[in-house]
Amino acid sequence: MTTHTALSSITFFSDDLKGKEVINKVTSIGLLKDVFADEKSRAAIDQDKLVYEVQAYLPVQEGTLGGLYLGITKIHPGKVADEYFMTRGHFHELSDRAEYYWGIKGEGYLILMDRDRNTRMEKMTEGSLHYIQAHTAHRVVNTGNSILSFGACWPSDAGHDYKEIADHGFSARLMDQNGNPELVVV
Ligand SMILES: O=P(O)(O)OC[C@H]1O[C@](O)(CO)[C@@H](O)[C@@H]1O
Repeated sequence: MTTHTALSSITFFSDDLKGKEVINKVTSIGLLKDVFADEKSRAAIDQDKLVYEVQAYLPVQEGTLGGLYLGITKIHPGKVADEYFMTRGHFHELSDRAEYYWGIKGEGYLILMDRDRNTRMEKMTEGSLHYIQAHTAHRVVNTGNSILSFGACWPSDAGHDYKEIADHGFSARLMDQNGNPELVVV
């Protein structure tokens, strides 16, 4: 029997990527200016408050055709006024690139918007699998009281186009409406 040595020294625990090649990116509320509907409320929160953390394994240079990236994102529970904590959201720079997301722990929703600005959502729970089609903006919202963790796998040449969302936003936001998450058209 031949034993193969893994290419990397990354260990994939249930909701943790560990290893010296893992990149950690932390997004605090202070970095999310104009992302939430109520900017005044966002500005009033402690700007160091953690909204989400991403652990990523990027084994090839960004832009490489044919490579794959793996990430685990943890979104903390919380709200800005009536809007739940969420990721910034983006299209891919190479817009025809797809992506997988899967739910690991906690609960929330994946918000998806096509190029015609039709927005819909898919429930994320432990074990839910989500295929994000090409030309589709994606954002994850934590509607629970605990951390929402999810995995992601995307092509290394996909890139992130944050500008389209920064300029025009999603056409709907997930808001707490009397204790229930509802997509509100903006
Ligand atoms: O890049 P955003 O919109 O902040 O969302 C974070 C998540 O999206 C990814 O960029 C992958 O699409 C991951 O790094 C992470 O899972």
